[in-house]
Amino acid sequence: MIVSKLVKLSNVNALRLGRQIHFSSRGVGRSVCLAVRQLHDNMVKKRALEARSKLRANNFPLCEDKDFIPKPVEKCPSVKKAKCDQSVNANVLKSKGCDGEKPPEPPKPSQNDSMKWILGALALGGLGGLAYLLMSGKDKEKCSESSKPTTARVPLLTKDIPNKVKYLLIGGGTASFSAFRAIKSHDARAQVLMISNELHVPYMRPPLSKELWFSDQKDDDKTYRFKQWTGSERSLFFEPEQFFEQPSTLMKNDKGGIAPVQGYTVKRIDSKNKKVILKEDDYEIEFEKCLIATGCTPKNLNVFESAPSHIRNKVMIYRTPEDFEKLKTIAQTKKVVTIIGSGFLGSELACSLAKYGKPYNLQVQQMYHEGGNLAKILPPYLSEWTTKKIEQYGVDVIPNIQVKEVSRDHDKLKLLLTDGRVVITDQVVVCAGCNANTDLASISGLETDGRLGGFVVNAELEARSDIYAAGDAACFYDPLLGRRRVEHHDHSVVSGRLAGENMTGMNKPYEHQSMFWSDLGPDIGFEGIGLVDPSLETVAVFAKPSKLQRTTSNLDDPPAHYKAEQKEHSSEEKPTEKKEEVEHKPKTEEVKYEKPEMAEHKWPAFEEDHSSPDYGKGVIFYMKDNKVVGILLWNIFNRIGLARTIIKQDNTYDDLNEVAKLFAIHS
Ligand SMILES: Cc1cc2nc3c(=O)[nH]c(=O)nc-3n(C[C@H](O)[C@H](O)[C@H](O)COP(=O)(O)OP(=O)(O)OC[C@H]3O[C@@H](n4cnc5c(N)ncnc54)[C@H](O)[C@@H]3O)c2cc1C
Repeated sequence: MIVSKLVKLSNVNALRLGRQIHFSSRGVGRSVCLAVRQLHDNMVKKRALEARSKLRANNFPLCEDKDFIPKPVEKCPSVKKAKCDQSVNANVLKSKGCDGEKPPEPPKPSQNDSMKWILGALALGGLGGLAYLLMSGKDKEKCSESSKPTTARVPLLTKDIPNKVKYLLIGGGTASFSAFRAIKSHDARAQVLMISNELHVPYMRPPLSKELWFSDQKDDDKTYRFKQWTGSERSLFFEPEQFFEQPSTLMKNDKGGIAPVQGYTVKRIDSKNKKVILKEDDYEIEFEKCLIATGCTPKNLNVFESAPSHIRNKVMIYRTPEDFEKLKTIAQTKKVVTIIGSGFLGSELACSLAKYGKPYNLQVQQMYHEGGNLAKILPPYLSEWTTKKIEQYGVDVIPNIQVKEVSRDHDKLKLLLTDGRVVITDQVVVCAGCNANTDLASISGLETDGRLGGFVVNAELEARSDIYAAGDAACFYDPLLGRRRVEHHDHSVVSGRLAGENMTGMNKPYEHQSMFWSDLGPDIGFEGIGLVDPSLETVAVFAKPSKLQRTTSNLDDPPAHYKAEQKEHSSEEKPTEKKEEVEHKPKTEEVKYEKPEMAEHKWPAFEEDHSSPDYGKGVIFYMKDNKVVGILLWNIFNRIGLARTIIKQDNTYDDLNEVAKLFAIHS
């Protein structure tokens, strides 16, 4: 009791004393400050270091301050990343306060520790003690200044970034990481520098709209763990923090590795002198080979972008773990979320939110100007059927409209729709597609595609000599299907890998067709490959719904997959493995196809009940000049290799029923 009173009293007095000295020292002048600082350095450092190691031993998070003053980081949230432990994932930091959010309570030092502190301070006595208190006062001032949101870059200063590397990757996403793995497979000691304007090590995005919403991870677990379709768990991050090199040590490691530079933007590539220039301070990095994998940025809608901030702050786009965190909190605390967009992201998010929000009585709306969900991918009848399914999952779907006007209605938004309807909502999530990130193109003398967007590259994914592009940001030449730009996870894996291989000198063309997939609740999962575009002629073959493999029947079951392609050419390949392009050939592939004539019957091909269609399971062929240019496997998994082969054969077919049977749709 007496001890605790003494501790309290001493604390109060110490603080007061500290403040007085701090204020009075302002008038005394710089020399006195320096003298005090010198004393502090000499007398306090040792004790401070002792205290620091004790606090560290108790897992008490501390700033890595050059003054050696132990300082709990929670006092100074926005300095955490900048001044604190640089190895910590920015992700963790953001969620703990660097983004202006309230940080969670850190573990409190025990009273025992406090007592030791006070006794330590008293024991120092005289000027040393005063200096210590003075410096504590300085720390406080420093903290309040920097509690504004600040960047949390790694490394803090550009001088710690190597200024010359063999391999330089622009962008810290899937395509970049896949390129790194390919480079490492063919150049085992490669030192690879990756520059990303995100504050994360590389991670995958697909679970952000699916699996993560069904994960039972705790809110403060920032590894973003989720269950894969196999039942095993994994993190959103391709590799843990420890896997990566620090930029400052990359060039010293003769075994090579990858060093992510986080929170920096490349503003220009000087392709003649082979160097990139950073936006932050014009820092220059020379390269031998460079990859542009800058991904894309979600579009917003003009009606929201031109609105005042009190409206804009209730409208969000969705692409990052921070967006997931934000939307999760909204789903738990608000009444209505409105998703705008009929595509993959909008539809997946609507289904996931409908399930996740059920216990919170969340109402989920999805609205769009198309006639049905996934109308830009599915033939109209299937889009209509899918829309009904999504409604059954609990989503209020409003097709064929646009938002005409938006205004604030107390703490909600009021949306006036083009059909005259008024909708009240707490939050709008715009899922209206993406624009390729090509900001650095024109200033760098790189060509972009006016129609498709993205950096124009050839079949070897090269834009200029030694400069490659991959992933969402690349508009590439597919020798089989023509010029394309693809915004899918597997494409970023496949094209990143190809670019990485070519950066090591392999000079391979784009031949391996990438696939994509989507999951919408428990009843719909599909995989596609090639040109999947409903404006093309389509032929579909469906099996009886009773043959559905999927046994789940309600949204309480987790969504089905992270499926075939992960097995087929997993993005999880380890960098040290010597790797080849593996053509995965299902047994059925041996079958030869004949006769260059089109199948007579278009959908519904067979076994179809017109009065009550149920497209449980089937194959949809997308045709161009009587050839199959795209295939969608509806609730059929692990057959994408066969689909790839059919497209690659570039044949015409007499009877697509027979081709469909190869996919074992009746098994
Ligand atoms: C929520 C969500 C769910 C998805 N689900 C699926 C799915 O189920 N199936 C599927 O096939 N696909 C899905 N996708 C699409 C897939 O995730 C993308 O196609 C893929 O992430 C693209 O990878 P990338 O490396 O090209 O781009 P990104 O992953 O976007 O990475 C690009 C990186 O470059 C950085 N960058 C940009 N410009 C610069 C610059 N000038 N300097 C430095 N850094 C820069 C960006 O900040 C970003 O970190 C989904 C996407 C989202 C958002």
